[in-house]
Amino acid sequence: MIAVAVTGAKGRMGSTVVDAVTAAPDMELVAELDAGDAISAETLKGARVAVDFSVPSVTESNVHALLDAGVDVVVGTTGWTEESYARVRSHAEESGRSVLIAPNFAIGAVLAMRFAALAAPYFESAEVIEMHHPNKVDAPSGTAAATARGIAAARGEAGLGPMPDATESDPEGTRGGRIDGVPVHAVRLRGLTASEEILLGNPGEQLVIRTDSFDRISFMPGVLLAIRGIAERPGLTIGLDALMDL
Ligand SMILES: NC(=O)C1=CN([C@@H]2O[C@H](COP(=O)(O)OP(=O)(O)OC[C@H]3O[C@@H](n4cnc5c(N)ncnc54)[C@H](OP(=O)(O)O)[C@@H]3O)[C@@H](O)[C@H]2O)C=CC1
Ligand SMILES: O=C(O)C1=N[C@H](C(=O)O)C[C@H](O)C1
Repeated sequence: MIAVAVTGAKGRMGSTVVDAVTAAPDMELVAELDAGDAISAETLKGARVAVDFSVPSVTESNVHALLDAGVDVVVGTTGWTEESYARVRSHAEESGRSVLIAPNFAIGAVLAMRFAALAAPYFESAEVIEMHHPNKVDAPSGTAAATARGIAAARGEAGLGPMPDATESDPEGTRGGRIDGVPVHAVRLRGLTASEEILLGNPGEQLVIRTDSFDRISFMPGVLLAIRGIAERPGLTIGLDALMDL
């Protein structure tokens, strides 16, 4: 049995993870922590793996506290930067523990990111539209940021130049944000859970890659896969694709 703790356990994702871990035959839920709860070996009650779905402003400090408490960590919370990855990578390597941080645990979203990177070298234009529930506190989504970075890296490796765009004036910022040169647009709409469209264009043709999470259960197979596989990946792993042999 894998003893599992959840931080952010009262949240939309954390409570869904609590249910999924409780239902998993090879896991035991041993601790549910949320805002205001101390993270320590005592409060983690013998957990081997902790799953963090808290908020972007606290997730890095939670991960350091969890490593100090002696557990491996699976992180779904967004808001990570290259600098925060580097600090966690050092801490994980020093402590001999494992951390997996994934912007999206839904299988469709992981595949959509990969498909976008595969397609990117073959198209002049690429833009990312992420669409989420209006309670989401960060924009753009971690998934959209990762998608845009993957597209930009693939375009760079293929030697593609800037995308065509004759816009001379956009005082309201309606062309969206730019991540590594890739336009990213964030929609917040009541009724949505999490969706993303990647638009790729060439003269006379368009490819649309779309992924929808209609329910937070869509993230659970990926979270359980990460809990089961994390011990075999010491140090920092970014993205669930590493565990899917993609
Ligand atoms: N990787 C993935 O597949 C997915 C990632 N996410 C990401 O997960 C994160 C959480 O999303 P969601 O569940 O919707 O958010 P919620 O706001 O519903 O949940 C966050 C929870 O964390 C709690 N919290 C606040 N501070 C701490 C702390 N210091 N330690 C522990 N818990 C704390 C909050 O408490 P309080 O409300 O009292 O502040 C709340 O209960 C977001 O970053 C989101 O983008 C979401 C879906 C899928
Ligand atoms: O806040 C959410 O809901 C989600 N957050 C993640 C993100 O920012 O990419 C994953 C998914 O899109 C749902």
